[in-house]
Amino acid sequence: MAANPGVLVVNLGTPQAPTAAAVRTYLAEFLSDTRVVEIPALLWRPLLFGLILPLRSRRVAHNYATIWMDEGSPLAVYTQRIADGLRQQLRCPVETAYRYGTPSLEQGLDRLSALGCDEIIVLPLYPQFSATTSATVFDRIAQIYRQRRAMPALQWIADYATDPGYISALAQSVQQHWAEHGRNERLLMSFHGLPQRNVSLGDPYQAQCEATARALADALELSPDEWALSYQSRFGKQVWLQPYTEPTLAEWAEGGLRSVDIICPGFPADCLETLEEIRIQAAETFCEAGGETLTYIPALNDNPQHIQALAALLSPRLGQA
Ligand SMILES: C=CC1=C(C)c2cc3[nH]c(cc4nc(cc5[nH]c(cc1n2)c(C)c5CCC(=O)O)C(CCC(=O)O)=C4C)c(C)c3C=C
Ligand SMILES: [Fe+2]
Ligand SMILES: [Fe+2]
Repeated sequence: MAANPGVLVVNLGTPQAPTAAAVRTYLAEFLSDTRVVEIPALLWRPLLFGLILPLRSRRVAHNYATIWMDEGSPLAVYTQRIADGLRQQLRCPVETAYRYGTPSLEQGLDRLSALGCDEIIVLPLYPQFSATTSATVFDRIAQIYRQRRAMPALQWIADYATDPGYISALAQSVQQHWAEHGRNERLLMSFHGLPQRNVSLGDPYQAQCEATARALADALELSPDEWALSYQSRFGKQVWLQPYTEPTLAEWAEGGLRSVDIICPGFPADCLETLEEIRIQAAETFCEAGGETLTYIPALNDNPQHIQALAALLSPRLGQA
């Protein structure tokens, strides 16, 4: 019978430094994952190692450099702060781990075991489930314990796309932002994209993004013309989920919209994809198309409502309901 629970807060992972070498190491591990890129390895690996990594690493390192914080990569800084906040709220050990890079899932699980945890609740910081993100965490954990003879009891938070605490934290954050900075003409909710093929083959991600967006619009009492959903961060040549974020913003600007608020509810922690791709690049796209103001509403990060919502999600599983 398990008596000493612990929490593993998991996120994607991020480079150790904003340099081409560190980005290459990170992308090589990330993009070699067959859950992420489903092209057969014999075709994909020569392309990845011969062309994509040499060309992409330098450019992406430059992008990371524009958002790098004194303490490191924003994704790691905010993930750590979320874990610190949870540790203060929950009466049990909380560790962070990344699917790619360090601390690895294996290191995180071992740290919890070393602290005496015989039950581990895994919380991937992906509110919407996708096989490309959440399932690959699950795969890796199963793979780690395949090589062990003893393992803790494990609990798994698969998704929390419409969790009332999470939706209410998002809604409060938007309302507070509007109260402090004023409200623009429309709200765009931008989620990380996914190849359309993945969804056609059964990935529930798109339906969960739509459910989150609708729940947030309802919580904010928005009418249909006051908000929209879009998908960002397309990678490669395939068709991804649509509408795409930047073309949507350009269309809106060309159609006469001057000011837009944008929030990325699928990213609990700010990172390259929000701070650089949206706050910097998408704002440029919007203004080049004739828009005046694109305001990025920050991720929930370590805001107290966010910590409280995640703690409420975890508490019943810790026997702390
Ligand atoms: C085929 C490629 C990719 C899929 C599928 C994909 C899905 C996916 N990713 C996230 C969350 C994040 N992605 C981030 C960065 C990032 N994503 C891809 C590719 C795919 N993502 C790449 C190549 C990169 C690195 C940057 C780049 O080279 O452009 C990040 C930020 C990491 C950071 O260090 O800040 C996050 C977070 C989700 C939620 C998702 C599917 C639902
Ligand atoms: Fe991604
Ligand atoms: Fe991107």
